[in-house]
Amino acid sequence: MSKPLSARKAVEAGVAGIVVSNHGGRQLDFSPASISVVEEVVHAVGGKVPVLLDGGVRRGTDVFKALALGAQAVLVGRPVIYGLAAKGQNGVRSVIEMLKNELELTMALSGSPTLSDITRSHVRTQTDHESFHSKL
Ligand SMILES: Cc1cc2nc3c(=O)[nH]c(=O)nc-3n(C[C@H](O)[C@H](O)[C@H](O)COP(=O)(O)O)c2cc1C
Repeated sequence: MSKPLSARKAVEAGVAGIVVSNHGGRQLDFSPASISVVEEVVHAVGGKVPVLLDGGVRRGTDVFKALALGAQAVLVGRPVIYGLAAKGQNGVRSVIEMLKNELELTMALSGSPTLSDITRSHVRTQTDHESFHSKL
């Protein structure tokens, strides 16, 4: 079942929210990256429940892109585990602070003073690119 269709069915079944995830890319080779399908899922859900994303969030710019494509929040797996392995609790704190600082810098550089100022117009996807060139 496609992700948008299963997301719609999940909403009909009464879920409180949806996490768009490919399980860290560790299960099925060639499954699409979460960031490449999150917008379709957000569109299918139509604002009825929050949509979160995980998989491959490594920089504040990754958080920014996910929010611009309609995710309400992101989740982080391995970076936090790496921080824990390297420096325990302080390592985890460093990873979270790094992501927060990078997100804030990206917001400042893109003229987005608050999270709700991050909009779809801040990112350009492959589909946008192809659609632009098909009209030339
Ligand atoms: C060591 C490890 C084990 C995981 N085990 C599971 C699992 O059993 N079931 C599952 O749905 N996701 C599992 N995941 C995926 C995480 O729940 C999460 O989706 C992923 O780590 C997020 O991507 P990121 O690590 O790139 O941030 C696992 C991830 C790691 C790194």
